[in-house]
Amino acid sequence: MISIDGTLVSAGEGGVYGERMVGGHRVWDPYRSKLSALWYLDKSTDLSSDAVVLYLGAANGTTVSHVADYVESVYAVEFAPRPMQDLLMVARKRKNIVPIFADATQPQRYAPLLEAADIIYQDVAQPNQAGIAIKHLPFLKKGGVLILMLKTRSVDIRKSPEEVFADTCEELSRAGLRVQKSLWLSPYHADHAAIVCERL
Ligand SMILES: C[S@@+](CC[C@H](N)C(=O)[O-])C[C@H]1O[C@@H](n2cnc3c(N)ncnc32)[C@H](O)[C@@H]1O
Repeated sequence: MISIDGTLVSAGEGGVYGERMVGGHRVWDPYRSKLSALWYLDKSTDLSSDAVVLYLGAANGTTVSHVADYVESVYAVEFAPRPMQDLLMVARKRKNIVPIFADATQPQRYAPLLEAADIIYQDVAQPNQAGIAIKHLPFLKKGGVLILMLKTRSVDIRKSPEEVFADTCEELSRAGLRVQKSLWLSPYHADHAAIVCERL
């Protein structure tokens, strides 16, 4: 990842959501993007220029736009109409984004649009976050990486965040993933954890 004086940036054209520019690069704010927060907390986080990314929970394309500045292509799935409109605008300017208006709990509906991914990035505040990720494993290359941004409160508010986190890691491991690292995203995002896994 590219940083300028310790600030994470990406190299595309600016003006996507009013982001600041430094040295001609787009500032990637850790408070607005969990992937940026992950980089600030763990500098080994990287995106390679030849990577194909399947992105679940694209919203209005804030993080998608930065990811697209780094990688070869981003298949961006979003099911809410309003953010989808913004995502379409973002995708007009970045030809390596494929916007997909669909429900991530039903991957069979958009499977024909996808190619095998090097990275699956998931950021959906849903009860069954591990289950949604597992449904997409057939689209992840062997040795590919899943980055799951887990919102613990959406899974089960009766359980502690630590319990939800542990249960999720266990479910992912049972599905054939090796958890490489996991960390809480505080102080940038409360009650969110990043779980990074490799498909075996
Ligand atoms: C926290 S926001 C994502 C923010 C975005 N990743 C970013 O950093 O710019 C979660 C998004 O996931 C979408 N979402 C939730 N459940 C979904 C589902 N089943 N299928 C597709 N999108 C979903 C929501 O509509 C929302 O836009």
